Amino acid sequence: MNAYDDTTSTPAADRLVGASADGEDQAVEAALRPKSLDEFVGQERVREQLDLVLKAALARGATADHVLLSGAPGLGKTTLSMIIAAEMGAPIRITSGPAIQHAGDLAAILSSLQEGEVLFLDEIHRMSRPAEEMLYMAMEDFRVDVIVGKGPGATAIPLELPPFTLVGATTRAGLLPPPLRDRFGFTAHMEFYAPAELERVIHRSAQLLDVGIETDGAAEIAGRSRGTPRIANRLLRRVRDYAQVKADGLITRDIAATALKVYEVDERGLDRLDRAVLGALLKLFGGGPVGLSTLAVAVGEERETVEEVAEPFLVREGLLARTPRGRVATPAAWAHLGLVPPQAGGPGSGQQGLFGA
Ligand SMILES: Nc1ncnc2c1ncn2[C@@H]1O[C@H](COP(=O)(O)OP(=O)(O)OP(=O)(O)O)[C@@H](O)[C@H]1O
Repeated sequence: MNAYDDTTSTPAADRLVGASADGEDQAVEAALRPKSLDEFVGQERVREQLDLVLKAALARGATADHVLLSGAPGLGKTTLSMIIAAEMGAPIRITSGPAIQHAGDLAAILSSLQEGEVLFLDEIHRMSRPAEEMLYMAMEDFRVDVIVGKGPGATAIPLELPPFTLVGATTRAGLLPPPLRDRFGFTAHMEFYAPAELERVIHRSAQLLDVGIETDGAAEIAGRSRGTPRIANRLLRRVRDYAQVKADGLITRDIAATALKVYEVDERGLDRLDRAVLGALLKLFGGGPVGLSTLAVAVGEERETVEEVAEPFLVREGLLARTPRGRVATPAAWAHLGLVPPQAGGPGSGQQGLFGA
């Protein structure tokens, strides 16, 4: 039986392997953020291209082109926007799409920018339509039309803006309307990090946190960090706690592996919820296909939780496939949970298609 075997599930919130920032993350992330492109680990192509864009702008004495960063949460979009400002020697203003519900909110921010300032707009795909339309003109002409009055008497008063650099961040580049996407001079897609890159992130953070860590210890944490620096830093902090309480503070491979077993994060980075979904799919439904709703009921979670919280990583890891007939486990899923798939034509194989959506 597998050491993590358990089909009871965990609420989706408070996941140690969740990619969104929790309160503790926000408090320590500022201290762990790389401050320059040289310090920023991985994303070689993005770094190289961005370096050229920024150096060329500096050489021309111009404001850098607008930059769009896309990629999953926790991969370093906010960090990169701060680096852009630092490399340009410019101040930065940080806001987000959901915070800008009215065009007036955006006009107030834009009109108070200094020349060359970086405006970081997180979750840019969640901005309201009127604000988005105002942004088009601001990005292209450094001008906005402020509408005064209502109805037939309304007038547009043009307002000149100082040149600025917009850095937009989105987890869903496909949701951006093409006219907005086209106004960015440079677009970068951030990829998940390779384990070796995460090891470097972990060593760097351990040094900043003044924690002793062996190479094998960092590798053990990196392998469970789901390709995401934010998760790597969070697991490092939890392993540090364990090392301080149960040992002499040094993080070795054994300490890291034992600590993460306590926190129920397995060798591949799956937590209790992921394993509950996978376990139900294999043990109750013979590996599928099974409908999403049925699977969600089986693990006692909402449909959305299974679909949006657990499945993306399971799919990315090649453990689960979403097919038109339902969710199906891959051979790797059986192997990962230490189970043997039913023989073709044997018991269990006749279950195909029995379980509805
Ligand atoms: N390339 C990197 N090198 C070192 N540390 C990194 C790197 N990328 C991210 N981090 C660390 O990971 C944490 C999360 O990064 P950041 O907040 O920039 O992610 P994000 O993509 O903006 O996430 P979100 O989409 O949730 O806002 C930070 O503490 C940062 O220090």
